[in-house]
Amino acid sequence: MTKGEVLAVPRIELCVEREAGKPASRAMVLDGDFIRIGSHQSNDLVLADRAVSRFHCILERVKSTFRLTDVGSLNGTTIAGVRVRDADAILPECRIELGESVVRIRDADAVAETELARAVSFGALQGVSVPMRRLFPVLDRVAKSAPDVLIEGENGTGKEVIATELVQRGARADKPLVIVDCGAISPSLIESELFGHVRGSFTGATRDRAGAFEEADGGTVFLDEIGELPLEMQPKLLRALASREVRRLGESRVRKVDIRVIAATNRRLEREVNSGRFREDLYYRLSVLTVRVPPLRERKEDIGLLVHCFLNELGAIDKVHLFPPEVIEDMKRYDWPGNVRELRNYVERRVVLGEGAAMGATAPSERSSAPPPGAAPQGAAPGEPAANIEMPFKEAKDAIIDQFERRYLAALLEWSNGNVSRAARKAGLDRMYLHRLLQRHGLRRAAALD
Ligand SMILES: Nc1ncnc2c1ncn2[C@@H]1O[C@H](COP(=O)(O)OP(=O)(O)OP(=O)(O)O)[C@@H](O)[C@H]1O
Repeated sequence: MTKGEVLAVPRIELCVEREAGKPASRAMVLDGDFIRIGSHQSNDLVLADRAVSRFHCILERVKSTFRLTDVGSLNGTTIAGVRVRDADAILPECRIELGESVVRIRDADAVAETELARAVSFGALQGVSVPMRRLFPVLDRVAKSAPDVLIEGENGTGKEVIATELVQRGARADKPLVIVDCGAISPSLIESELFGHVRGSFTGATRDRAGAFEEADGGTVFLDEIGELPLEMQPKLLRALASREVRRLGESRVRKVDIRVIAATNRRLEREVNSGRFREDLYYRLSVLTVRVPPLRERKEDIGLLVHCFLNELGAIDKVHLFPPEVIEDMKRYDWPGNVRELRNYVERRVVLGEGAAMGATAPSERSSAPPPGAAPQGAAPGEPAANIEMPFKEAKDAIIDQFERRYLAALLEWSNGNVSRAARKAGLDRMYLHRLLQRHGLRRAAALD
C-alpha cells in the first residue's frame, strides 16, 4: 500500500479527580479514537473503584467531538448531574461521574499524527471519508500480521468484506477460509460445526465429520456474529484459541490446528460481558487486536462513491442519472441504520423502480411477499406472476422481485449442491454478495460452510 498523507488529530486528557470517593489527581493524555473506562485492567483508563463496572463506559471520537456510551454499567454514568446512556461529551471540557469516581475530560494541547491512505479503496472496501482512509493503513498492517482479530461494527458496515480482504492480503491467502455464522447455527450443533464430530456422537451424526477449525487448517476461520455464541460454548472456544487444539465431539483424540481466527460482532461485547452473556476471559482474548468499522452515518462522504461502485457491480452504470447531486445530498441527510447494506439495497431498488423507490423503505426481501388478505390477483397470463392492484405499484413490484430472488436462489443452490462459490460463478455474482442475498432470504445456513 502506498504511503498516504499524515493527519493531525487532537489528543485528549483524562484527569481522575476522585477515585472510589477519595480525592485524586491522576492525569493521562490519550490519542486514541476509542477510550474504554472501567475497573478491569484491560481498559485504557482503569479506576480502582468497586462501584465502577468492569467495562463501564466508552468515549469514541466522532468527527470533532467525543461520544460517551455507557455500556450497561451497574451504577450508571452521569454528565452534569444527568444520567446518560449515550451522549456527546462536549469539549473543551466535560466532567463525568461514574461509581464513586469523577473524571474530567478536556482537549489536550498536543496533537497525534495518524496516517491517511491516499487510495479510496482497500480491495473491495470503498471509502473516501477520513474514518475509512484512516482505517485502510490499519487494515494493511493487520493483514500482514499473524494474531487473531476482532472486527466490531454495526450490521452492514462491511465486516465480512474486511475479513475477506484481510485474508486475501495475508500470508494465508491461498489457504482455506471457512466461515461460521455463529448466529445462524442452532446451539446444539455449534460445537460440531466448530470442532467436528465422530459417527454416533449424537442423533443424526451418521458419519465422522471435521469441523471448521480442522477444515481451515493452514488457513483462516471467520467467526461471524461471535456475540451470538452460546455461553456454554465460550470456554471451549477459549481453550481452542489458547491451545490451537481441537477435539471432535465423541472422540478423545486431540488434533493440532494451525489457523488464524477472525471474529466479527455487531454487538458491544463490553455490554455483553457486563450483563453476563459473554465471558470476560474470551472477550479479553479476542479483543487484543480490534478493528472498529464506523457506521455509515459517521462517514456520509462515502455515499457518492459507494453508489457508483454498486451501479458498476450491478452493471447499471447507465442509470447514474438516477443519482444526480441533489439525490446524493438527500441521501446524506438520511441516517442509514442498516448502513452500507441498506444503501446497496436502495441503489438496487432505485435501479429497478426508478425515482419512485423510497429511502428507508424496508428492503423487498424483508417485507412479506404474500398479498394482503382478500386481495385478488389480476391480469396474470399463464406462467406469469399475478398482478395485485390492491397493493401500491411500488410494493407490488417489490413483492414480485422478492419472490423471483427467492426462487432463483433456491434453484441455484440446488444446482450447486449448496456450494456458494460454484453458485456465484454460475450466476455471475460476487460470492460475498451472494452469501448476503442467501442470508437475507434465510437460505444461508444450508450454505454456511463451503
Ligand atoms: N466500504 C464498502 N465498500 C463496498 N461495499 C461495501 C462496503 N461496506 C459494505 N459493503 C457492502 O455492503 C454489504 C454488507 O457488507 P458486509 O456483509 O460485509 O457487512 P457486515 O458488517 O458483515 O454485516 P452483518 O453484521 O450484518 O453481517 C455487502 O454487500 C458489501 O459488499
